[in-house]
Amino acid sequence: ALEMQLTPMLMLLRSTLDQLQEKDTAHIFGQPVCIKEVPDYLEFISHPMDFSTMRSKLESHFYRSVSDLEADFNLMVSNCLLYNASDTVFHRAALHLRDLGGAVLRHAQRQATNIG
Ligand SMILES: CCOC(=O)c1ccc2c(c1)NC(=O)[C@@H](C)N2
Repeated sequence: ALEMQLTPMLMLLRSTLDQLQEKDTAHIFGQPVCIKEVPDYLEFISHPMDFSTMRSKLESHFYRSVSDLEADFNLMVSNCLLYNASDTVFHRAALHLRDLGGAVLRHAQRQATNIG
């Protein structure tokens, strides 16, 4: 039945999101960028993204594939690379997360093909 087919994908997406967030050891991607702390952020970034928002979207069934999750992960990394100068800790952390996340996502994509 459909619900049986959807459940494995939800489980895979949760596991993948957990693995991606584990790579954020500085915990700078866990919550939306605070506009009170960074008042000009939305002048540069039109679509903010963070792991807590991704988790809400996942549980609301916005993601139907690993690619859907990957798109928001890439958006989150790209926002950080765009807003933060290249000589900042934030920019360097985004480059590192992009590299570590790529391996996680490639493995998840292979597992997704085994689901059906
Ligand atoms: C309490 C002050 O926090 C921040 O200024 C801050 C906190 C977290 C941030 C961030 C800024 N900028 C970013 O681009 C994303 C990746 N993370």
